[in-house]
Amino acid sequence: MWRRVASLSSSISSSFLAQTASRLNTWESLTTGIAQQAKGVIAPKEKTPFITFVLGGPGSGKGTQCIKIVETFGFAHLSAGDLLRREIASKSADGAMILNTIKEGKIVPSQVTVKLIQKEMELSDNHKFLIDGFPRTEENRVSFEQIIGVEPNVVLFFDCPEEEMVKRVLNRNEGRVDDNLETIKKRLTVFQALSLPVINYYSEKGKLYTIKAIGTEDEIFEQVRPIFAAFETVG
Ligand SMILES: Nc1ncnc2c1ncn2[C@@H]1O[C@H](COP(=O)(O)OP(=O)(O)OP(=O)(O)O)[C@@H](O)[C@H]1O
Ligand SMILES: O=c1ccn([C@@H]2O[C@H](COP(=O)(O)O)[C@@H](O)[C@H]2O)c(=O)[nH]1
Ligand SMILES: [Mg+2]
Repeated sequence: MWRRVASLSSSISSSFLAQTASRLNTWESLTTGIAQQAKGVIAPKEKTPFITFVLGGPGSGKGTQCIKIVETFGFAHLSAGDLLRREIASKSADGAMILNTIKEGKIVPSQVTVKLIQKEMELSDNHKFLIDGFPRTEENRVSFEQIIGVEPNVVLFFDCPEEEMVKRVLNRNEGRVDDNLETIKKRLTVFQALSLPVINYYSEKGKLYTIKAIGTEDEIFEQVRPIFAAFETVG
């Protein structure tokens, strides 16, 4: 598990802890913080996280390509939409609100989604994360940075024509409450208005990799593969 409860030796000096803490820049925010490490409650993870945000409109093929990335490069796949659907299925306190939001094609409050992502990251043994379908708004993005305390290494954008996205979603046949024409239209509007600014933000930061998301699944993956292969070579 990413966040293991362990008993750090009480004999560790405070200066050692301070040095260690300053080196563990990113992981600490994901745990409950340096303060708890210093109290000897939480053992830090060994590896720096490698975070990829996977963005694109509804039906652009994010989930499909994430499966291939997992198989080829060994990432942990965290789909924000799947985590929210799991909350609905588990009848949690937020379940009804999440269901209504998804039916309307709107965006669930950032705190709810970030909390679910944070929990999954903490439970994972992996340090390489594909965060699929998040952040969807600038507010999502800022909230992730504030709560998790890290920025993505890579942002993938699956750029797909609207008519192709609509066709794929209507053919998906997985029983999703939002796979109908009325909701898709709303999701496309939300994507243009709220998600494109996030994509532009990462483009300006030089972190964005745009994939032309038309063609076969394998053809699209051949655009994705070199991006991660390059990072593997680096280290
Ligand atoms: N290259 C492709 N060509 C044709 N169909 C595809 C392609 N890639 C994925 N699909 C199909 O399109 C549908 C949507 O794909 P997927 O679920 O991966 O999209 P998504 O971006 O995750 O969508 P959402 O945001 O709604 O979750 C699925 O039925 C999938 O099998
Ligand atoms: O960060 C997120 C991710 C998703 N949602 C809501 O869920 C649906 C479906 O998401 P998919 O990624 O397409 O599975 C989306 O339309 C939103 O309503 C969200 O609010 N925040
Ligand atoms: Mg998906």
